[in-house]
Amino acid sequence: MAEFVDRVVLHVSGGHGGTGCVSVRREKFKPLGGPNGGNGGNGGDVILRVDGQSTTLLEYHHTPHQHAPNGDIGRGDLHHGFNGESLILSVPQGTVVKDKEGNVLADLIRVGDEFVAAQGGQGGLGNAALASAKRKAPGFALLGIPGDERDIVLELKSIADIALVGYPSAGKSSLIAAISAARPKIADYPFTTLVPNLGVVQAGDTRYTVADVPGLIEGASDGKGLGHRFLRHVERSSALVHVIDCATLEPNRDPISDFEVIRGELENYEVDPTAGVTIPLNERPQLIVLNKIDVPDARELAEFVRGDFEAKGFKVFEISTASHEGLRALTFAMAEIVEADRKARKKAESKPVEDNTVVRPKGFRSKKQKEFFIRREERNLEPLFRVIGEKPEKWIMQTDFNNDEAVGYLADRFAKLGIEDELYKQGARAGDAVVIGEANDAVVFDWEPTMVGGAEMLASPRGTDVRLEEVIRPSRSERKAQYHDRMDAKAEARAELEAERQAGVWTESVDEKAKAKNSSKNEQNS
Ligand SMILES: Nc1nc2c(ncn2[C@@H]2O[C@H](COP(=O)(O)OP(=O)(O)OP(=O)(O)O)[C@@H](O)[C@H]2O)c(=O)[nH]1
Ligand SMILES: [Mg+2]
Repeated sequence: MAEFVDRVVLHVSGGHGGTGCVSVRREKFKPLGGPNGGNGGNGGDVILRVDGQSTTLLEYHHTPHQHAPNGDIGRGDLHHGFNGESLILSVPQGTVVKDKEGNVLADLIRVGDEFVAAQGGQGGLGNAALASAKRKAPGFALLGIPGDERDIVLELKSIADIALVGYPSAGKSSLIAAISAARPKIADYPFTTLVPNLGVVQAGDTRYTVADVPGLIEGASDGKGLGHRFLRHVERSSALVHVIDCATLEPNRDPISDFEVIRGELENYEVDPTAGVTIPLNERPQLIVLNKIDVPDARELAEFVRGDFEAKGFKVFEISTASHEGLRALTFAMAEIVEADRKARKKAESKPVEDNTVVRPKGFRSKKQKEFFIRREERNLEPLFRVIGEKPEKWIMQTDFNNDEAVGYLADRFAKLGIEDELYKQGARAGDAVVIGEANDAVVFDWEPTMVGGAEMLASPRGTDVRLEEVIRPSRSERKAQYHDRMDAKAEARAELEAERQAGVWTESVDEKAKAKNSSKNEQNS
C-alpha cells in the first residue's frame, strides 16, 4: 500500500553565517595599509512556499532534515563572502504549519504563500567594517552566527468547496473524473484513493472545486482505516456530498445504513478550530448521491430508498458515473450551495482578497520591544543577573573569546546598549555573576563595574583579565606633583652641597675638576 502522507515533522535549520576576515593591506613601501578583511555572508533561510504542482508532503516524509546553505567566509582584500541561498521547500495548497505544541504558525492557502521556517544566521563583519576613528586597525573580526533551528509540523488540509464522502469503492473518484478534468486513480478495491484528489467543476457561471476524500469506514472518527487523517481534509469544505454505492454486493450493507455510519463518523469528528471553518461537519449543507444506477439492481434500489432520504430532508440525486446519467443536475445543485456559501462569507468578512502572505516567525525579533531586560535570579545563594535580549545574545555568538580585542569590543557594545547602567539600577555589585541568554550553558561573567562593560570571562582563569594587568599609569596631576617633589629634592641637595663647600669639606673647586677631566679626554683622543 502506498504511503499516505499528509502530516510530517520537519527539522529545519537556517545556514550558518560566514565568519568575517581579519586582514591588513600590504603594499610595497606601505607596510600597514589599513584593515581590509571582508564580511562573512549570511546563511540561507529555509522557506516553505505553496506550489500549485505539489499535492503531497510525501517528499518530506523521506527527507525530514532540511538545512539551508551556509554563508561564505569573508576574505582579504575586501572580498565579502557570498550569502547562502535560500532553501525553498514546495508544499501543497492548504498546508498548515504548526509548532510541536500544536500552535498554528501559518496557514498556507494561496499559491505563492510563503513561510520562513528558519532564518539564516548573520555573517560576521570583517575587520575593515569594524574600523573606526578610535579603532583604526582592529585585530579581530566577528564570527558568523548559527541559523535558527527548530521542529515544525506540516499538516495538509485540502481546500475544496465540496468534499465527497462515502465508503471505499462507492465511486467518489469516478465522480470527480466524470465532472472535472481531474484524472484520479479508479479501481475496484477499497482505499484506492490515499491522497485527496482535487477537481475544478464549471456549472453555468459558477466554478468550484471538489475533493474526493479517501474512503471512510465505521470507526473512522476514532482513527480506524486512517479515517481521522482523511476527515481532516473535509474540515475546510463548505458542503459535503455523500456518495452511496447502490450496487454493492457486500452483506450487511445498504444505502441507508451506509449513510448512517458515515453520518455517525462525521458527528464524532471534532473540527480543529485552527482549520479556518469551525462549523461541525454534520451541520454543513449535504447532498445525497445514489451511484451506479447503470446497474439494473442498483437503479431499483435507488428508487426504493430515495423517499427515505428525502424524508430526512436531503436532496437526492441518482447518478451513474459510468453512463454520466444525472450528473448535470448534480453539478448545478452543488454550484447552488457553493454560491450561497460564498455570499454568506462575503457578508461576514467584507474585506478584499489579500495578496500572498509571507509569514515570518515571531519571537523577540520585533523591533518595538525593549532591546534587553535583566532578571535577577539566585544560584548557590548568590545573586545572578540574567540579561535577555536579541542583541546581547547575538553579540555573544559573534565574539571570538580567544581574542582579547574582540572581548573588549563586546564590552564596549554592552556598555553602549546600557546593560551596565541597568545592572546598577537592579542592584548588582562588583563580583556578581552576570549571564547572557536563557540557556544553562550560557556565557557567565563576573561583573566588574569600574571597567567599561565590566566583563571578565569565567572561561579564562579567574583573575587573569588582561585589562586588570595593565601597568597603572599616573595621571597628569600626579606626574606634576612628582615633578615638583623631584625639583624640591634637587634644590635641597644643592643647598646642602653649598653649605659643605663653605665648610671646606671639598678642596677641589668644581671648575678645576672639569678642566682635569677635559685634559685627560684630549690625551686619550690624540
Ligand atoms: N457500474 C458502475 N461502476 C462504477 C460506477 N462508479 C464507480 N464504479 C466502479 O466502482 C469502483 C470503485 O470506484 P472508485 O471511483 O475508485 O471508488 P472510490 O469511492 O474512489 O473508492 P476509494 O478510493 O477506494 O475510496 C471502480 O471499479 C469503478 O469502476 C458507476 O457509476 N457504475
Ligand atoms: Mg477513490
